[in-house]
Amino acid sequence: MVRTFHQDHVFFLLVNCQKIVAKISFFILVGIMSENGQNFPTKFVLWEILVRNCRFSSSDIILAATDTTSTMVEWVMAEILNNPVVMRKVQDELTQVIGTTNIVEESHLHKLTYLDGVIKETFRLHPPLPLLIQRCPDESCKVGGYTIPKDTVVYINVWAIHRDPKNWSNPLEFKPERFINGKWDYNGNNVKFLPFGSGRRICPGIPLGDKMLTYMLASLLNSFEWNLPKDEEFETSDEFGFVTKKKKSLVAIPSQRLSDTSLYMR
Ligand code: HEM
Repeated sequence: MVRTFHQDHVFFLLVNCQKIVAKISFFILVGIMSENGQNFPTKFVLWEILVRNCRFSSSDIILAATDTTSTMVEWVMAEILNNPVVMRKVQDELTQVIGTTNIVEESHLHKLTYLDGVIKETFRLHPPLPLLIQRCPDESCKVGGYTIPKDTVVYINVWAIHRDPKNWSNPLEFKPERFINGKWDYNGNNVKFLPFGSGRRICPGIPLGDKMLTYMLASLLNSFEWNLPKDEEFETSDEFGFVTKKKKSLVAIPSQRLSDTSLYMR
Protein backbone atom coordinates (compact mmCIF):
# COMPACT_ATOMS: atom_id res chain seq x y z
CA MET A 1 0.00 0.00 0.00
CA VAL A 2 1.34 3.43 -0.88
CA ARG A 3 1.14 5.92 1.98
CA THR A 4 1.35 9.61 1.29
CA PHE A 5 2.70 12.42 3.39
CA HIS A 6 0.19 15.11 4.17
CA GLN A 7 0.29 18.09 6.47
CA ASP A 8 -2.85 16.99 8.35
CA HIS A 9 -1.10 13.76 9.31
CA VAL A 10 1.75 15.78 10.74
CA PHE A 11 -0.74 17.94 12.59
CA PHE A 12 -2.21 14.97 14.45
CA LEU A 13 1.23 13.46 15.02
CA LEU A 14 2.29 16.81 16.36
CA VAL A 15 -0.64 17.25 18.71
CA ASN A 16 0.26 13.89 20.22
CA CYS A 17 3.99 14.72 20.37
CA GLN A 18 3.18 18.02 22.00
CA LYS A 19 1.01 16.39 24.63
CA ILE A 20 3.98 14.23 25.55
CA VAL A 21 6.52 17.06 25.43
CA ALA A 22 4.19 19.37 27.38
CA LYS A 23 3.77 16.69 30.06
CA ILE A 24 7.52 16.15 30.27
CA SER A 25 8.24 19.91 30.46
CA PHE A 26 5.51 20.26 33.07
CA PHE A 27 6.98 17.59 35.31
CA ILE A 28 10.50 18.97 34.85
CA LEU A 29 9.18 22.36 35.92
CA VAL A 30 7.42 20.87 38.94
CA GLY A 31 10.70 19.10 39.76
CA ILE A 32 12.74 22.30 39.49
CA MET A 33 10.30 24.25 41.62
CA SER A 34 10.07 21.63 44.34
CA GLU A 35 13.87 21.39 44.40
CA ASN A 36 13.91 25.14 45.00
CA GLY A 37 11.74 24.55 48.03
CA GLN A 38 8.55 26.02 46.57
CA ASN A 39 5.38 24.12 47.37
CA PHE A 40 2.30 24.18 45.23
CA PRO A 41 -0.94 22.55 46.37
CA THR A 42 -1.55 20.75 43.09
CA LYS A 43 -0.05 20.51 39.64
CA PHE A 44 -3.14 22.20 38.26
CA VAL A 45 -2.58 25.32 40.35
CA LEU A 46 0.88 25.62 38.80
CA TRP A 47 -0.61 25.29 35.33
CA GLU A 48 -3.19 27.98 36.16
CA ILE A 49 -0.43 30.29 37.42
CA LEU A 50 1.62 29.77 34.26
CA VAL A 51 -1.29 30.35 31.90
CA ARG A 52 -2.88 33.25 33.83
CA ASN A 53 0.36 35.16 34.47
CA CYS A 54 1.23 34.98 30.81
CA ARG A 55 -2.33 36.07 29.91
CA PHE A 56 -2.65 33.27 27.37
CA SER A 57 -5.48 30.76 27.26
CA SER A 58 -4.62 27.10 26.73
CA SER A 59 -6.29 27.28 23.32
CA ASP A 60 -4.07 30.27 22.34
CA ILE A 61 -1.01 28.22 23.18
CA ILE A 62 -2.25 25.12 21.33
CA LEU A 63 -3.07 27.20 18.23
CA ALA A 64 0.24 29.11 18.35
CA ALA A 65 2.18 25.89 18.86
CA THR A 66 0.58 23.35 16.52
CA ASP A 67 -0.28 25.11 13.28
CA THR A 68 3.09 26.89 13.07
CA THR A 69 5.11 23.73 13.68
CA SER A 70 3.10 21.43 11.40
CA THR A 71 3.18 24.05 8.61
CA MET A 72 6.96 24.27 8.98
CA VAL A 73 7.39 20.49 8.74
CA GLU A 74 5.54 20.61 5.42
CA TRP A 75 7.61 23.56 4.11
CA VAL A 76 10.93 21.96 5.06
CA MET A 77 9.94 18.64 3.45
CA ALA A 78 8.82 20.51 0.33
CA GLU A 79 12.09 22.45 0.04
CA ILE A 80 14.18 19.32 0.58
CA LEU A 81 12.18 17.31 -1.98
CA ASN A 82 12.60 20.18 -4.41
CA ASN A 83 16.42 20.23 -3.95
CA PRO A 84 18.06 16.81 -4.54
CA VAL A 85 21.51 18.12 -3.50
CA VAL A 86 20.10 19.32 -0.18
CA MET A 87 18.31 15.96 0.30
CA ARG A 88 21.61 14.11 -0.24
CA LYS A 89 23.48 16.32 2.24
CA VAL A 90 20.73 15.93 4.87
CA GLN A 91 20.75 12.14 4.43
CA ASP A 92 24.57 11.98 4.58
CA GLU A 93 24.51 13.86 7.88
CA LEU A 94 21.74 11.64 9.28
CA THR A 95 23.65 8.51 8.26
CA GLN A 96 26.79 9.82 9.92
CA VAL A 97 25.16 10.99 13.16
CA ILE A 98 22.39 8.42 13.62
CA GLY A 99 22.80 5.65 11.05
CA THR A 100 20.17 3.39 9.53
CA THR A 101 20.38 0.86 12.35
CA ASN A 102 19.07 3.36 14.92
CA ILE A 103 16.13 5.65 15.42
CA VAL A 104 16.54 9.33 16.29
CA GLU A 105 17.14 10.20 19.96
CA GLU A 106 17.06 13.65 21.55
CA SER A 107 20.84 13.45 22.14
CA HIS A 108 21.45 13.40 18.35
CA LEU A 109 19.66 16.67 17.64
CA HIS A 110 22.42 19.19 18.46
CA LYS A 111 24.79 17.36 16.10
CA LEU A 112 22.51 17.86 13.06
CA THR A 113 24.03 21.18 11.98
CA TYR A 114 23.19 20.88 8.28
CA LEU A 115 19.55 20.01 9.01
CA ASP A 116 19.48 23.03 11.36
CA GLY A 117 20.69 25.20 8.43
CA VAL A 118 17.96 23.73 6.21
CA ILE A 119 15.30 24.53 8.81
CA LYS A 120 16.58 28.11 9.27
CA GLU A 121 16.74 28.67 5.50
CA THR A 122 13.14 27.43 5.24
CA PHE A 123 12.13 29.82 8.05
CA ARG A 124 13.78 32.61 6.04
CA LEU A 125 11.79 31.91 2.88
CA HIS A 126 8.55 30.79 4.54
CA PRO A 127 8.12 32.41 7.95
CA PRO A 128 4.83 30.93 9.27
CA LEU A 129 3.77 34.26 10.88
CA PRO A 130 4.97 36.75 8.25
CA LEU A 131 3.53 39.90 9.88
CA LEU A 132 4.27 39.13 13.56
CA ILE A 133 1.89 40.37 16.24
CA GLN A 134 0.81 43.98 15.71
CA ARG A 135 2.67 46.64 17.72
CA CYS A 136 1.07 49.89 18.87
CA PRO A 137 3.22 52.65 20.45
CA ASP A 138 2.00 54.44 23.63
CA GLU A 139 3.78 57.58 22.45
CA SER A 140 4.68 59.04 19.06
CA CYS A 141 8.18 57.97 18.08
CA LYS A 142 10.65 57.86 15.19
CA VAL A 143 11.93 54.55 13.79
CA GLY A 144 14.36 54.43 10.87
CA GLY A 145 13.55 58.04 9.98
CA TYR A 146 9.76 57.46 9.92
CA THR A 147 7.43 59.13 12.42
CA ILE A 148 4.99 56.68 13.98
CA PRO A 149 2.12 58.53 15.68
CA LYS A 150 0.85 57.30 19.06
CA ASP A 151 -1.70 54.42 18.79
CA THR A 152 -0.72 53.51 15.20
CA VAL A 153 -1.09 49.79 14.55
CA VAL A 154 2.26 48.64 13.13
CA TYR A 155 2.76 45.41 11.21
CA ILE A 156 6.34 44.16 10.84
CA ASN A 157 6.70 42.40 7.50
CA VAL A 158 9.20 39.66 8.27
CA TRP A 159 8.47 37.96 4.94
CA ALA A 160 9.79 41.04 3.09
CA ILE A 161 12.78 41.47 5.47
CA HIS A 162 13.75 37.82 4.86
CA ARG A 163 13.71 38.33 1.06
CA ASP A 164 15.29 41.77 0.94
CA PRO A 165 18.38 41.75 -1.35
CA LYS A 166 19.93 44.37 0.97
CA ASN A 167 19.98 41.71 3.70
CA TRP A 168 20.56 38.50 1.70
CA SER A 169 22.51 37.74 -1.46
CA ASN A 170 20.35 35.95 -4.07
CA PRO A 171 17.45 36.00 -1.60
CA LEU A 172 15.17 33.70 -3.60
CA GLU A 173 17.74 30.90 -3.74
CA PHE A 174 17.46 28.07 -1.20
CA LYS A 175 20.95 27.97 0.38
CA PRO A 176 21.14 26.34 3.84
CA GLU A 177 24.90 27.09 3.87
CA ARG A 178 24.05 30.72 4.79
CA PHE A 179 23.19 29.51 8.28
CA ILE A 180 26.01 27.04 8.90
CA ASN A 181 28.38 29.45 10.60
CA GLY A 182 26.91 29.29 14.11
CA LYS A 183 26.06 33.02 13.99
CA TRP A 184 22.30 32.75 13.63
CA ASP A 185 19.77 32.05 16.35
CA TYR A 186 16.06 32.62 16.98
CA ASN A 187 16.44 35.24 19.71
CA GLY A 188 15.32 38.15 17.53
CA ASN A 189 18.48 40.20 18.12
CA ASN A 190 19.45 40.26 14.44
CA VAL A 191 16.69 42.16 12.64
CA LYS A 192 17.49 40.41 9.34
CA PHE A 193 16.11 37.10 10.65
CA LEU A 194 12.97 37.10 12.82
CA PRO A 195 10.98 33.86 12.33
CA PHE A 196 9.93 33.82 16.01
CA GLY A 197 9.57 37.58 16.31
CA SER A 198 11.52 39.89 18.59
CA GLY A 199 11.34 41.91 21.79
CA ARG A 200 8.67 41.62 24.47
CA ARG A 201 6.20 39.68 22.32
CA ILE A 202 8.75 37.19 21.00
CA CYS A 203 7.45 33.63 20.77
CA PRO A 204 7.74 31.97 24.20
CA GLY A 205 7.71 28.51 22.56
CA ILE A 206 11.09 28.76 20.76
CA PRO A 207 12.92 25.92 22.59
CA LEU A 208 9.94 23.58 22.25
CA GLY A 209 9.19 24.53 18.62
CA ASP A 210 12.85 24.25 17.59
CA LYS A 211 13.34 20.88 19.26
CA MET A 212 10.09 19.35 17.97
CA LEU A 213 10.76 20.53 14.44
CA THR A 214 14.27 19.06 14.37
CA TYR A 215 13.11 15.84 16.05
CA MET A 216 10.19 15.26 13.68
CA LEU A 217 12.14 16.10 10.52
CA ALA A 218 15.15 14.04 11.55
CA SER A 219 12.83 11.08 12.29
CA LEU A 220 10.90 11.40 9.02
CA LEU A 221 14.07 11.77 6.96
CA ASN A 222 16.16 9.15 8.74
CA SER A 223 13.44 6.50 8.76
CA PHE A 224 12.18 6.94 5.20
CA GLU A 225 13.30 7.70 1.68
CA TRP A 226 10.91 10.29 0.25
CA ASN A 227 9.87 10.76 -3.37
CA LEU A 228 7.34 12.87 -5.19
CA PRO A 229 4.60 10.97 -7.04
CA LYS A 230 5.24 10.64 -10.78
CA ASP A 231 3.75 13.49 -12.81
CA GLU A 232 3.14 15.53 -9.65
CA GLU A 233 3.68 19.17 -10.53
CA PHE A 234 5.85 20.68 -7.83
CA GLU A 235 5.29 24.24 -6.67
CA THR A 236 6.07 26.31 -3.58
CA SER A 237 3.45 29.06 -3.70
CA ASP A 238 1.88 30.01 -0.40
CA GLU A 239 -1.49 31.09 0.90
CA PHE A 240 -1.69 34.04 3.27
CA GLY A 241 -3.59 33.46 6.52
CA PHE A 242 -3.03 33.49 10.29
CA VAL A 243 -0.27 31.03 9.44
CA THR A 244 1.14 31.13 5.88
CA LYS A 245 0.73 27.60 4.55
CA LYS A 246 1.64 25.91 1.33
CA LYS A 247 -1.13 26.62 -1.19
CA LYS A 248 -1.15 23.07 -2.51
CA SER A 249 -0.56 20.38 0.11
CA LEU A 250 2.64 18.43 -0.32
CA VAL A 251 2.16 14.84 -1.40
CA ALA A 252 5.20 12.59 -1.00
CA ILE A 253 5.74 8.84 -0.95
CA PRO A 254 7.86 7.23 1.77
CA SER A 255 9.74 3.95 1.50
CA GLN A 256 11.82 2.02 4.02
CA ARG A 257 15.26 3.47 4.85
CA LEU A 258 16.06 1.78 8.17
CA SER A 259 17.91 -1.51 7.89
CA ASP A 260 15.52 -3.48 10.08
CA THR A 261 11.70 -3.27 10.03
CA SER A 262 11.53 -3.94 13.80
CA LEU A 263 13.01 -0.44 14.36
CA TYR A 264 9.71 1.03 13.12
CA MET A 265 7.87 -0.66 16.01
CA ARG A 266 9.85 1.06 18.78
C1 HEM B 1 7.68 26.56 14.34
C2 HEM B 1 7.21 26.93 15.49
C3 HEM B 1 6.80 28.33 15.87
C4 HEM B 1 6.92 29.52 15.20
C5 HEM B 1 7.53 29.78 13.83
C6 HEM B 1 6.37 30.54 16.04
C7 HEM B 1 6.35 31.89 15.70
C8 HEM B 1 5.80 32.86 16.50
C9 HEM B 1 5.81 34.27 16.19
C10 HEM B 1 6.43 34.90 14.95
C11 HEM B 1 5.15 34.91 17.17
C12 HEM B 1 4.93 36.42 17.28
C13 HEM B 1 6.16 37.06 17.92
C14 HEM B 1 6.25 38.57 17.76
O1 HEM B 1 5.30 39.19 17.27
O2 HEM B 1 7.31 39.15 18.09
C15 HEM B 1 4.71 33.91 18.13
C16 HEM B 1 3.99 34.16 19.27
C17 HEM B 1 3.60 33.19 20.17
N1 HEM B 1 3.95 31.85 20.16
FE1 HEM B 1 5.02 30.92 18.74
N2 HEM B 1 5.91 29.96 17.18
C18 HEM B 1 6.15 28.61 17.13
C19 HEM B 1 5.91 27.67 18.10
C20 HEM B 1 5.31 27.93 19.31
C21 HEM B 1 5.14 26.98 20.38
C22 HEM B 1 5.65 25.53 20.34
C23 HEM B 1 4.46 27.61 21.38
C24 HEM B 1 4.00 27.14 22.74
C25 HEM B 1 4.32 26.01 23.29
C26 HEM B 1 4.20 28.97 20.94
C27 HEM B 1 3.52 29.93 21.65
C28 HEM B 1 3.38 31.24 21.26
C29 HEM B 1 2.60 32.23 22.01
C30 HEM B 1 1.80 31.97 23.29
C31 HEM B 1 2.74 33.46 21.34
C32 HEM B 1 2.14 34.80 21.70
C33 HEM B 1 3.18 35.65 22.42
C34 HEM B 1 2.61 37.02 22.82
O3 HEM B 1 1.50 37.35 22.42
O4 HEM B 1 3.32 37.79 23.54
N3 HEM B 1 4.73 29.13 19.67
N4 HEM B 1 5.12 32.68 17.71
